[in-house]
Amino acid sequence: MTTSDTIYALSSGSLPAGVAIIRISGPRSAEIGRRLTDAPLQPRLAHLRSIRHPNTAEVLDDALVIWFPAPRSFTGEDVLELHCHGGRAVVAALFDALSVFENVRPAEAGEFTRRAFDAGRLDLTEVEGLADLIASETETQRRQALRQMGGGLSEIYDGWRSDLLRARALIEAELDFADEDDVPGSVSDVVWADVCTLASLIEIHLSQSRVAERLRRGIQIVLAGAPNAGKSSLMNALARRDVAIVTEEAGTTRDVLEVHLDLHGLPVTLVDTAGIREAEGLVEREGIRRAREKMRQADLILWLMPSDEMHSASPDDLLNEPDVPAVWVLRSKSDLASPAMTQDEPGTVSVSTRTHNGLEGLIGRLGKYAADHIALSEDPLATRERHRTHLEDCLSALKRSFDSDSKPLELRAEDLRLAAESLGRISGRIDVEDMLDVIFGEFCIGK
Ligand SMILES: Nc1nc2c(ncn2[C@@H]2O[C@H](COP(=O)(O)OP(=O)(O)OP(=O)(O)O)[C@@H](O)[C@H]2O)c(=O)[nH]1
Ligand SMILES: [K+]
Ligand SMILES: [Mg+2]
Repeated sequence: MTTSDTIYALSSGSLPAGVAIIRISGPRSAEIGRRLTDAPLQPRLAHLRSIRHPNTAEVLDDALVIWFPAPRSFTGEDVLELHCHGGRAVVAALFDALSVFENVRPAEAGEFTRRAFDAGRLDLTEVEGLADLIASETETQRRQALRQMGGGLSEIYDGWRSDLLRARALIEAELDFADEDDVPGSVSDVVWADVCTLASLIEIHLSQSRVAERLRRGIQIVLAGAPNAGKSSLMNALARRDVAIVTEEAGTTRDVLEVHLDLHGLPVTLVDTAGIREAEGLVEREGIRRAREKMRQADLILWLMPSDEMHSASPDDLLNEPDVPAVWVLRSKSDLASPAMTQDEPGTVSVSTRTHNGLEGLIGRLGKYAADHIALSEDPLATRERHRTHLEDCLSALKRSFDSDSKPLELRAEDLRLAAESLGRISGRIDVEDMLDVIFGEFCIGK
């Protein structure tokens, strides 16, 4: 496999569909365009053409054909797009026609985007923004991803990076011209003050990044409690469909089940888990282990306690762990509550999936929780752990550089260089070869 290969893939969704888009990128795209269609193609205009098999000349489909000569294409290479009818046999016939050409092969997942990156059409944060945009499920995720794809994040980091490179150049100029026993003069005082300001900007940026990461992956809300507490029933009620199996048998749920909800444009992942108890069976024990793991990773745990049980399991054992997520206690099966128990303890919420009592109120509270924990920022924010790691490296190099006046100026300038390098890694301007497979592996084939 080489990058001089021409690649092709179905870039639109699953078949059958009204229209299917086959994208072809690489040096043989022009020739393919000539041989599949018989008249010349104008750049970036849609042409309605019969597509013929290059060997038999049989007409395979009538399609819209668009020709994007390099470098003005998504990948920066010659790109041909065939918008054909979305039948499985149509696409299979066109793929068969393409396989006739030498050095033309199906694309791997993310390979078009990888080529766009290699050609400098997108930097890494823009690539990640594109992956997030394709994966986005809610309005707020779409907005955040689009901003990142448009280069909003790289712009900030590139600006900081050039500030640091300039600071370093000033320090080095001072080193070149100063006498050995010269005390660093006024130029470097200004430089260090600027570096200090930048460090606090980065600190603020980092402190906001958790919120943006949460928006990217969605708020994790885990339903937990004893077996038969009504977790799966609540999951189905909130998702408004039959996601989880519900039976009267304690220990029904073993696997972790997840559904994605859109609460007023905010992404929430709702997780149903196995009921927590001392279980005998191997399968159930594994289910409970997974349930506990999900609880630890949650942003919010909804702990269900059935209203018809006086002494039901409480989440107290969870609260002994350090770093516990927020826990809301829900009185489930409120339709079964005896009159003596109906007065709610303060802070608890009662719901019934039978009568739907309390459900709207719960949805409202969850929506408010999501809104409080996903602040929408107009400024681009770091959205991934990868960004945070490099920003933290940058910050510690900056702190090393100005923490000690006694350190030789050469070493302090070197710290500035390292800090700038960490920022360069975020947008991929500085060697990141080791991470590329991970980042591009996120894409589907055809992107
Ligand atoms: N009366 C009443 N019964 C309910 C309600 N919610 C659930 N149930 C019943 O309680 C039983 C257990 O419900 P599930 O949703 O399977 O409970 P679970 O917590 O997921 O149980 P496990 O997966 O076994 O841990 C079923 O028979 C449900 O029909 C409710 O609001 N009111
Ligand atoms: K059950
Ligand atoms: Mg269940």
